This record gives sequence, structure tokens and C-alpha cells, in this order.
Amino acid sequence: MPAPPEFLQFIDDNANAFIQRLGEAVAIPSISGDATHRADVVKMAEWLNTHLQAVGVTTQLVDLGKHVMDGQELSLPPAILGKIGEDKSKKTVLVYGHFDVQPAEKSDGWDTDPFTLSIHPDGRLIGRGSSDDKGPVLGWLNVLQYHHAHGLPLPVNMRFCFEGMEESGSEGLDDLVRKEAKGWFKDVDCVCISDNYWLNTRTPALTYGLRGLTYIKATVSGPARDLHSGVFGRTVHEPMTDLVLLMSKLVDAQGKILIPGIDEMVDAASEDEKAIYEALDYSIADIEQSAGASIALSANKVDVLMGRMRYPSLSLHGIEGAFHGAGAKTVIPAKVAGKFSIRLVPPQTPALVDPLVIAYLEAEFAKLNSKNTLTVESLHGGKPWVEDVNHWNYEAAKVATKAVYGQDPDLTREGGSIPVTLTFAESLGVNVLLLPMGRGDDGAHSTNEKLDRSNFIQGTKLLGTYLYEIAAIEGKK
Ligand SMILES: NCC(=O)N[C@@H](Cc1c[nH]cn1)C(=O)O
Ligand SMILES: [Zn+2]
Ligand SMILES: [Zn+2]
Repeated sequence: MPAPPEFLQFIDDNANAFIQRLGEAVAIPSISGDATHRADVVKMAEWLNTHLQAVGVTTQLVDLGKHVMDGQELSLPPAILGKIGEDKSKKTVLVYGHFDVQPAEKSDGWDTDPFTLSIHPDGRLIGRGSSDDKGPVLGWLNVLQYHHAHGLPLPVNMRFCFEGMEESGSEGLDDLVRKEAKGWFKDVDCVCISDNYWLNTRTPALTYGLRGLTYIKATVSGPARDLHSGVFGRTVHEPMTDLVLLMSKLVDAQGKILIPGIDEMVDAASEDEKAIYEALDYSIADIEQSAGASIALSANKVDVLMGRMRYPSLSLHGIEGAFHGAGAKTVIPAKVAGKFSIRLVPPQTPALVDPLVIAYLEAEFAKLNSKNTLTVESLHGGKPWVEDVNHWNYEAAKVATKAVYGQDPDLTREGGSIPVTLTFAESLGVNVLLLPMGRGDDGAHSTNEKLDRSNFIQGTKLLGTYLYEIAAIEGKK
């Protein structure tokens, strides 16, 4: 059952209105990792809830309780559960997405205000969350709007689960998913998540793997207050010096993780597996284009792809409490916290990796003979996930991709993490598909994040066509 031509036409005809709606969503700075923006995340939940109801979805805002962030107790933003269709003869597709975003400030290097969607003449829709993940979430709204406006039933029953904490560890969501496995999600046959990116800028992709994550904060403190380096330099143990020495021991310049036991947990790739990466439509030029510089770790495409998809990586993110402004402040900061994360692959889990990290940092700190104090904590984590691609969920997405883009999709594993993916797979016991909308150069989490107009519009057609192809598959119901 291909998607009706009227649906495809409707999406084209309403493209400008869809983009305007994306602009409204981007204008709400729903930054989950910043306590001062918590009210905006809630506002974004309410905005999305209203728009879902307007296109016929029955919704429920779920209170996820409270959590502590940066020493402050905060209410978690509500999750949105949605439901449309109860037809026992149809399959039921669960869609997940998130309406929170990463932080962004113009001073980070954005060309325009990150929370004003800027429509570039070349088709780029630039703004925080345009690609990750407001564009894809709104893609589903666009699909629903066609059916609602024409009084047409959807080809499948749908369930929705949208959250506002994905960029900050999906707090509270795992428990909700487990609790609703036999409730709100009881008849779900498969899951579709649109929250990642094509490998390049030209080939659509289906994604069957995600890396897990453990996010670590290592705090070194000593003096009772910030000190003058002219008065105290070479006089006291300096927390920043200790921390920089520690952080320099985590990873080498070639990406090798220096914490014993972590790289070693992962088997080397077989020649057969390497052939899968070799076959992907990807080149070193693609990574250099999306990174904006010729800085790939290797000239070998397979090594680069395996570095992203099937090996762990350790990235240093920042130092809280360090002097970072303009000028030349001669301070010795009293307390600094280094933040880094490790992307995990099977069989690694936060529970296996965290003790190795903590023991290593403590041993290295002891070697410094410092009188300062070190504390190490894991801020959040998630397990890796790999799915079976020989399933009708993937078949439907392949056929839909070919229909919309005239191309077969790449089958990829993603370097990023969406921790709830594995929870859906395990607690619902169904196949999960990642169906990305954006391109590899969208700059998610970065400055000038964008979604191309054609990816938003064709991507919306893809989401709708996928539902029709799911309905066309015989045998499940
Ligand atoms: N589009 C998925 C995504 O960006 N996920 C984040 C999840 C995360 C975890 N901690 C902070 N963010 C990712 O970084 O992979
Ligand atoms: Zn995302
Ligand atoms: Zn993200």
C-alpha cells in the first residue's frame, strides 16, 4: 500500500507552513541541561501537547518527579504519551522523540541567534534543535495533520512517547516505559525513532545500532577560596594543575583510551564485518566536510567508520569552575570539575566501565602526591544497542526510502546515544528502527545546527510513507 499521492502533494503544498511551525518550536529554548531553562522545557512540552491534540492525538502529560541537577532540586519536565487509533486489524507503531535541546549561545560562534530559525537561501533551516530533534518530531505532526485535515484514518495505530530530558540522560523515562509496557504501550508491534543523521549528505540511512554512554565528572578541590597566583603560585597544590594532569591521562591524541581494560573489552572486527563498513557510501571527505576541517584520525575510511560505530571513544568536554572569560585573570580556581564521557559499545555497560574509570582516576591522582581532594561521579549513562535488520520494520523503511528518495538506504550504526532505545527493545520486546531525517553535516550539538528544507519535507514524506509500508506488510496481524 504506497502512500497516497495526495499525502505527498499535501506535504509539498504546506512546506512553508511546516517551516514556520518549526520556527515556533525552535524559538522555545528548551535546554534540559540548564536549570535556568527548565520552565522553557515545560513550555515546549505544553506547545507540543497542544499541537498533537490539534491533529487528533489523545495525550497525557506524565509527571516524572524530581531530580537534582548542579546541587539543585528540580521538577523533571513532563513526558508526553500520545495515542491515535485502536483498530485491532492494524499494526501499532510507537514513535519516540525528544523536545529538549542542547545549550546554545550566539557567543559560542553561531552566525545568527540560535533560537530564531534562520532560513538560508540555499535551503538550510538553521537553529538549535532544527535537526536534533524538533524537526523530526514536527515531521510526525506534519504527517498527522494531513490525515486529520482530510478526515482520513492512519494506515496504522500510533502511540507516541516524547520526552524533555534526552540531552540530559533521559531521567525518569526508563521507569515510565517499563511501567507502561503493558499499559499505554501494550499493543505496540514496532518502534520508530527519528533522532539521528545520515552518514553523509546524499544517501538516506536506516540505523540499527547506537553507542551507549557514561558521563563522568571528576572534581578536584583544595583551597577554601579562589587564590591570587602571585601570592600562592608555587606555594600550594593547585586544583586546576592536578585536574589537567589527570585529564591528560585519559585518552591519547590518536583516540586510544588509556584507562586499562576499556578498549580491551571489545573484540577486533573480523574481515566480514570490515566489508560492511567498506560498502557504505562514505569517504574521508564526508567526515572532513561535516567536521569543517581536514582532521580525520585516519586516511582509511573503514578505520574512521569503525571508530565511530563499533569502538568506544573518550571525549573531553570541559572544565567547570575554570577561568574561561576574556582578559588575563590571574586566579587559582579553588574547585574545578573536569567533564568527559565514554561512548560504549557491546559488551560494555556503565556498570562494567565506571568502576574501571574511578579506580584509574584515583590511582593516577594518588601518584600526584597532592593534598587536594578528588571526587569522581557518573552523571548519567546508557547501554549500547544493536538491532536485527532482517525484520519487517526495516523492510518497510527500506521500501519507503526507495519510494521517496529513489535510492536504497545505507545501513548504519550511530556513534551517538539514545539511552531509552534499549529500554523500548527490552521492555516491549519489539523491533526498534532508527529512521533519520537529517544529514551528516547538520551540526547537531554544534554551532549553526541546521536541517535542510529538502530533508524536512522529503523526510516528512518518508515518515508517512513508512507507515503505509508497515500497513502493507502481510502476516503480523
Ligand atoms: N540525537 C541523540 C543525541 O544527541 N543523544 C545525546 C544523548 C546525551 C547523553 N548525554 C548528553 N546527551 C548524545 O550525546 O548522544
Ligand atoms: Zn536527539
Ligand atoms: Zn542530541
